Amino acid sequence: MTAVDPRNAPAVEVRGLVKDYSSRRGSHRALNGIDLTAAAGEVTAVLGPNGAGKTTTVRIVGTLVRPTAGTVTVAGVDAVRDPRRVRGLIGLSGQYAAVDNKLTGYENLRMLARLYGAGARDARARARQLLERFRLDDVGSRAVSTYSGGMRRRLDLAGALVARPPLIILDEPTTGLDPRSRNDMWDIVAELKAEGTAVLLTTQYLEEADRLADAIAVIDRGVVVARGTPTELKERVRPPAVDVRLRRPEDLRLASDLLPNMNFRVHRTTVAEGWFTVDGRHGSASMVDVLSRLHRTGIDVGDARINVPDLDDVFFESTGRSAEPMGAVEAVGAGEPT
Ligand SMILES: Nc1ncnc2c1ncn2[C@@H]1O[C@H](COP(=O)(O)OP(=O)(O)OP(=O)(O)O)[C@@H](O)[C@H]1O
Repeated sequence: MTAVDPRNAPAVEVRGLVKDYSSRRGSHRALNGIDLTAAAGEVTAVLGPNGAGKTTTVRIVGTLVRPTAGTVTVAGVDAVRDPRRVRGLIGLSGQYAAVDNKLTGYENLRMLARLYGAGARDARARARQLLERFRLDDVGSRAVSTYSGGMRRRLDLAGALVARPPLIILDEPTTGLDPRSRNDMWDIVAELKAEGTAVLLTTQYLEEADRLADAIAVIDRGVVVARGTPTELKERVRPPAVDVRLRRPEDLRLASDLLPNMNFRVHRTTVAEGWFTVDGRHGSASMVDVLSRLHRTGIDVGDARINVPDLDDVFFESTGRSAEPMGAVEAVGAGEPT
């Protein structure tokens, strides 16, 4: 067998991952055949509702939990057969925080650096460097027990980076953080990516996945129900639409006659305000087209916007759980769906 060159292997490759948890009440299948790839130098987000299997998946990749079946490689190294080697390739941060509350932030990082084999001087230097990088230098000499949630999370992540691993695993890095700490965390993830570190993170926040991820896997009930880049996932839900509000709602019928073959539709809830929707697969070009046709006919437009599906739509589409039911859509006029 030829050895895999770690430089060419994906940061993470998971195939057919199954995990059964047993209890006195019987066995529970938490993962039911997960396939997942995280490319080197990219941020990959595992998104899903509570209990979907996100933590179990990344814990298996992090060699903290053994799978029931399936294969996991990290940079080409088998995580089930060779967990020690894999541990040297990853930094883990999240719900399994290994920070000692009685020690100061500086002492925690210095200790970790020593554990990873750094000499006393290098360990001190690395600890100071990380405190500065994570904007913890002011509080580095305080016991961690006095830290806020955001500081603690940053220290935990700093600890995961002590050994400069090529892959960082972040389990729900911003759950419970205030908006400012969340933004700090997002900046740090973006910096890690810019430095070429692969990041595998779990999140329940659609905005977080949208903002940070190059690739997203949506997990529900132990299976991947959707995967792709944020843009691909959104485009798969439906093409963009153009929403327009006419100043005179009574112009709707005229507008509908003017825009054939554009799947003209109005919402029952907003028809009285003059809103209508047409397909907008060409984005701004579709919008310009619609507005100029209305303008030429003397129909006054009050408002117009391109309506692109967001990750909420992706999530609800792929997990089968819908948001607030939308007002029923009814067609007026002659517009035929394209
Ligand atoms: N140690 C365990 N023993 C038994 N069942 C477990 C254990 N850990 C997780 N589970 C179960 O496995 C399923 C997946 O859990 P997991 O923590 O991976 O989900 P999650 O997507 O990370 O959820 P959350 O967003 O709530 O953290 C859940 O039904 C959970 O109750």
